[in-house]
Amino acid sequence: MALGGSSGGATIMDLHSGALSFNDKFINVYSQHQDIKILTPSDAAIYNFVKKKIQEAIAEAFEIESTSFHLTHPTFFSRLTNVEPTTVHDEYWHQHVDKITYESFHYTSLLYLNDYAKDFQGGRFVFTDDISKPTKNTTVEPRKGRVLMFTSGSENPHYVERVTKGSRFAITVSFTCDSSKAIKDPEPK
Ligand SMILES: O=C(O)CCC(=O)C(=O)O
Ligand SMILES: [Fe+2]
Repeated sequence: MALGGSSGGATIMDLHSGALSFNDKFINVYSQHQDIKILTPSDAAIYNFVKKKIQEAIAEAFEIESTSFHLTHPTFFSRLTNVEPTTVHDEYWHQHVDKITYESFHYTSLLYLNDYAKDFQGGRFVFTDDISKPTKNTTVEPRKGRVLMFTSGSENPHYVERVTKGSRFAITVSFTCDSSKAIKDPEPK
C-alpha cells in the first residue's frame, strides 16, 4: 500500500490481480513494480495458511464440505481512513450486499488486522436487517486477529461505519461455490 494509496479514504490492494488504489484510480502493482517483491514466498505461505484456516472455519460454521467452495477474487487488503472521498470507490460506508458488489462471492470473510478504539475510531462493521429500512443492527468491533464470516447474499446487508480517526486495516478473503469462479492460491510476486 506504500506504493500507492487512494487520494480518498479507502485504499485496496487485490492480491489476485495486483490492483492497487493510486490517487483516484488503480495501478497494477505486480506489473509496475516488478523490481520489488510485493508478495514474498513467506507472505504467500502465510496468506494461504490463513485462507485454509478460514475455509475450515466456514465449513464448520455453515456445515458444508470445505471442498465445496473455493477462493475467489477480489481478495484484498483494505485501509480505511477519515480522508474525504474523491471517488465512489472511497465511499465504503454505504449499506450493500456483497453478492451484488462482487458477483462471484458466496461466503465473505474479513480478517481484521488492527484494533477498533485503539488504532482507529469508528469503522465498526454493522449488519442491518433491512437494507432499505433498517430497524436493528448487529455490530462487530474489529480487533487484530478477529475473523468475521458470513454468507454474501441479501440475507446479510451491511456497512462499515465511517472511520473518524486513525487507519483501519483488514483483509477480505472471499469464497465461491462456483468452481468456474475459483482462483488459485496467491503465489509469490
Ligand atoms: O472491511 C470490512 O469490515 C467490510 C468491508 C465490506 O463490507 C466490503 O468490502 O464489502
Ligand atoms: Fe461488504
